[in-house]
Amino acid sequence: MSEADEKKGLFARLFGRGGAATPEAPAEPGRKRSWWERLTGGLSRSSQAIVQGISDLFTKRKLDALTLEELEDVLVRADLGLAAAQRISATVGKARYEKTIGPDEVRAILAEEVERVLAPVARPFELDESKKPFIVLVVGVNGSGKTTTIAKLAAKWTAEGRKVMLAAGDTFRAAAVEQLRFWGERLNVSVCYAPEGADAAGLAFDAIKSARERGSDILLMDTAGRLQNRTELMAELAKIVRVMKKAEPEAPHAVLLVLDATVGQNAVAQVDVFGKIAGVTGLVMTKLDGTARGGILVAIAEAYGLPIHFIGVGEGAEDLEPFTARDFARAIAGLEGDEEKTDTTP
Ligand SMILES: Nc1nc2c(ncn2[C@@H]2O[C@H](COP(=O)(O)OP(=O)(O)OP(=O)(O)O)[C@@H](O)[C@H]2O)c(=O)[nH]1
Repeated sequence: MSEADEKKGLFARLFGRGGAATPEAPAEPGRKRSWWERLTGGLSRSSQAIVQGISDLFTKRKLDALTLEELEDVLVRADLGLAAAQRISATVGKARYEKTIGPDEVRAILAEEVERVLAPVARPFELDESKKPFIVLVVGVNGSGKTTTIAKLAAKWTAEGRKVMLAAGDTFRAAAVEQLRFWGERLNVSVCYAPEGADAAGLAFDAIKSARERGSDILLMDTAGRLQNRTELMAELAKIVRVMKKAEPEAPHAVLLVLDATVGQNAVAQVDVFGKIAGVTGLVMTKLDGTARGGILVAIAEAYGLPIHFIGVGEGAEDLEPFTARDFARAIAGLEGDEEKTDTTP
């Protein structure tokens, strides 16, 4: 496939075949899928594994210590983390010990507990309009979905009438710069970039100046994510932040860590590293559709308490949405969504 074809394919996946910034992913002809449908569709691998596991354990079986232990295993396999898994199975035990309990009741307990853990971290991403530009540093390992997330956020905020600028801070890889420029062109958003190998901190400084001159509302800065050399990465991110502050003392106003849910427990380690290196203010979890281990959000919420702002459940631009604890908890437990969420507006 030529590079041009590859890009065309990427764009079609992200923004729908027509290439419009308002994507269509119809469930039935003439109807856009609601967020609830996309969320449950995206989380189906995770929820199926959990629902099936619970169903196998709690159908016509008396609740005893072994069943509770097996429930714990199902939840650990879905990456909810040991602490949450133990708590949930203890709650189920307390509720009905020595009596029969059906899978639906167990799923309801699970959803309640997951929502309880996630509610404090499900915080909307706040753009402070008094900061112009509002500077967002986007960090994460290569391949986690940083660039795509930047494109999705740029599309979202542009559609809301905000003026966005992108900065291609992964100056180590010409392909990364190219990819961001490509999005910029397609979304009609300016991209600040420098030749391969240029100093990323210098680029950050220029990008802030340029965004200010152009009257941009938001500056989204991509960064390199080579975890192979932690010391170098740490030094580079520290330098970017230091130099950014010369142009704008309060910069960056937000540091978003993009995590790939398919890496499971490894995502927890990434929060740890980037939290220390980059002063992460919030998380974006991508690729929840590509894994049966969506429970990782629970483990991360419990371990770090960092805000989770957005989740990605597909490659389309509409597949990145603000994170809400109740929807996620109900979707992962295979429960019905709240009525008002199942919007079916054509
Ligand atoms: N299925 C799925 N794929 C996603 C999602 N988010 C991003 N991707 C895909 O993941 C791949 C990697 O995304 P990139 O945005 O290039 O990742 P990156 O972190 O910028 O990686 P580098 O460009 O290597 O630095 C792309 O093919 C995206 O389309 C998601 O929520 N679901």
